[in-house]
Amino acid sequence: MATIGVIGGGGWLAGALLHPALEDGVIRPQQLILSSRSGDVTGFEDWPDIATTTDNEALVARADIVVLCVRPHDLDEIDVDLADRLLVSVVAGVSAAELAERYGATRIVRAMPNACAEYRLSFTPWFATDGVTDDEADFIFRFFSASGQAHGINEEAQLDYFTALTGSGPAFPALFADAMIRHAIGAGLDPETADAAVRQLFLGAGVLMAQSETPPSDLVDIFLEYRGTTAAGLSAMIEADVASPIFRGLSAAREQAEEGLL
Ligand SMILES: NC(=O)C1=CN([C@@H]2O[C@H](COP(=O)(O)OP(=O)(O)OC[C@H]3O[C@@H](n4cnc5c(N)ncnc54)[C@H](O)[C@@H]3O)[C@@H](O)[C@H]2O)C=CC1
Ligand SMILES: O=C(O)[C@@H]1CCC=N1
Repeated sequence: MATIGVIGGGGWLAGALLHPALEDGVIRPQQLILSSRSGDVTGFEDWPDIATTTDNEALVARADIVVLCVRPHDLDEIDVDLADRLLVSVVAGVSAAELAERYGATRIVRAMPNACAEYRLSFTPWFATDGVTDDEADFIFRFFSASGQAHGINEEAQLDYFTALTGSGPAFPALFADAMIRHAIGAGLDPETADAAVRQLFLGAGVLMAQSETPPSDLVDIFLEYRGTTAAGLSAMIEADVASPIFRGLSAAREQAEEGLL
């Protein structure tokens, strides 16, 4: 039974990824060791057998697989030798080559989950370097599948694009939703009702788009061809070139991922 050490195990994404994996038995609590700055890790009270530490070297000494789950600027603080370990990094904007240089690892998986992992709804592209074994890749697939849809990719450069597109999780749809809520309040709805209405709208739209065979572009066409009130709204948005700021935002996020955050 491999031991899995998670550096930054007390953070947001670590909890979102680990809870589903523990609930599904992909990882057993006895396999897991979490490091944090303080040694206090909350959110894992249901699994008292999980070990915690403040000492990343001690974590590495015990672990076969080391998951890096800290913010990019925290990497400088982490001084460990991962030459004989499988290194799994979810850190945005730090390449496998840089991770290899920093930590001596030769078997590296980079993955880009998102905050929807907490609800098992992440889209998680992952890339493995050549040395990663089939058994390790199988574990990685099962681990990320517990918190969403795991999607293997062959080109590492695509991870920077996915960091912008899906790593951002709810952030870009939230911007759209917030604009709708503010408009609804401006139109006279009370804030609570506006909030509830738009959240339900995004849930409904999300489920429909995920489950319907009709792609989003066809949905737009269907409503345009319907020639009703929605067509009037869509036409105004299209005329205002709503795609343009979305394209600019995605490009800016991708450039930041390519540039790195160190
Ligand atoms: N939050 C998100 O939606 C996503 C985050 N990511 C990536 O995941 C990584 C982690 O992000 P979050 O969980 O959001 O950050 P976070 O700030 O919630 O968690 C990071 C944790 O690492 C701990 N930490 C920092 N230095 C440490 C050290 N030397 N030893 C042990 N623990 C240490 C911090 O105290 C904190 O608890 C980042 O690199 C980010 O780019 C990737 C995709 C989505
Ligand atoms: O905004 C960020 O930097 C994190 C990493 C990728 C998505 N969210």
